[in-house]
Amino acid sequence: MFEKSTWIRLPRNVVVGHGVIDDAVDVVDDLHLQGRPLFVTSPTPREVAADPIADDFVAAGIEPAIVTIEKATFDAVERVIEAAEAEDAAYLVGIGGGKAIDIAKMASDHLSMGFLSVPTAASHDGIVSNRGSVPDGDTRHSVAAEPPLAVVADTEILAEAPWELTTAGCADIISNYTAVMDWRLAKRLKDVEYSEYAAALSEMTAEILVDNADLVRPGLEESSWIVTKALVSSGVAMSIAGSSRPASGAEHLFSHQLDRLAPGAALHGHQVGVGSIMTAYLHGGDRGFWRNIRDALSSIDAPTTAAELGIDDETVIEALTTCHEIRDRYTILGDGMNERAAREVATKTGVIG
Ligand SMILES: NC(=O)C1=CN([C@@H]2O[C@H](COP(=O)(O)OP(=O)(O)OC[C@H]3O[C@@H](n4cnc5c(N)ncnc54)[C@H](O)[C@@H]3O)[C@@H](O)[C@H]2O)C=CC1
Ligand SMILES: O=C(CO)COP(=O)(O)O
Ligand SMILES: [Zn+2]
Repeated sequence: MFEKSTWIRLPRNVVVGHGVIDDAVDVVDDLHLQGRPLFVTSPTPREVAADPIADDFVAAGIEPAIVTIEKATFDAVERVIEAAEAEDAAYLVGIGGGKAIDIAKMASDHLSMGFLSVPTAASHDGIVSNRGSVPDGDTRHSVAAEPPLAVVADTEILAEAPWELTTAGCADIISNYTAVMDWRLAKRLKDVEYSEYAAALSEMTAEILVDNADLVRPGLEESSWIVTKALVSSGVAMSIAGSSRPASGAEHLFSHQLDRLAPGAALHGHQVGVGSIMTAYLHGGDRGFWRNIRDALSSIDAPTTAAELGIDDETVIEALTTCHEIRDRYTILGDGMNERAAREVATKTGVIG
């Protein structure tokens, strides 16, 4: 008897475009959300978006509470939960980069409340995903969480954000190629749960972005449009899979380890992009594929070397040789690389000098 079942949880409204921040109150109305929202944001996104949206809510007779977080930690999730209870919030709105949105997402899951995702940077594909990503000591958790009820992505705000945030989002998408290779490998070797639909959607998203790389240019609002659609599509792939597998393989393990070894040195998307060059090499040897990843990254101005990340060569080697321990996720790294092999892949791909 066939007894499999699955829930694919997706946002109801995805509102993308010029000036759509002004529609936030209408989106809440459309979702029939009642009561007071708690905005979860961080310092710059607060100025850029949270305060202006709060003014619109006040004008509509709704008084939002606001909490500002600095880091994506379980403590921050706890602070938001406490603030939501203290302020008698009925739903949450995550406004900012990946960290603010992840915290709102996980807190709303804990509180069994809806949340809205308002990205102020096209820097990561967690905008619509049903996962939160949190470092915790030596490990990194991919936490099952609420997907947003709605996304409000204002391309005017996204286009005005520092350009490197957009190139980081592009690199997070380009890394889907190697994430899916790792997922297929894990399916073959470890029989992990696998969805061909999610894998195909994730790869196709990367393909479309790379095909449109010419249109991804600083100061061009259309770039934010293209990148945001790709980020949404990649998040949907994660929701279909019920895991971050379609968008997170060994290149993400490498990035998560860099976050521990060199905190704050580079953006998530940039780190996974450089990781992807090296894991593509591991998958394909000296054949051309890793060069395609590197060229796609450089065509949108994303870093392709340790120096461009602002990370020294030895830290790259340490991350490569230890990152398989970050979580129990089988990838091309298997049970880990030794130092000589790590040096070879990093040198051959030009990541270290
Ligand atoms: N849950 C998921 O599925 C996913 C989660 N992530 C997580 O997201 C995080 C990475 O996201 P990021 O956005 O790169 O990091 P982030 O949230 O730290 O943002 C990077 C910086 O950009 C600033 N910023 C945001 N909007 C701005 C604007 N309009 N103008 C000026 N500055 C602005 C932020 O204040 C922050 O200082 C990581 O923790 C990563 O693990 C990434 C991908 C998927
Ligand atoms: O960054 C992500 C996908 O781009 C999420 O991945 P993790 O599950 O590795 O945190
Ligand atoms: Zn990512």
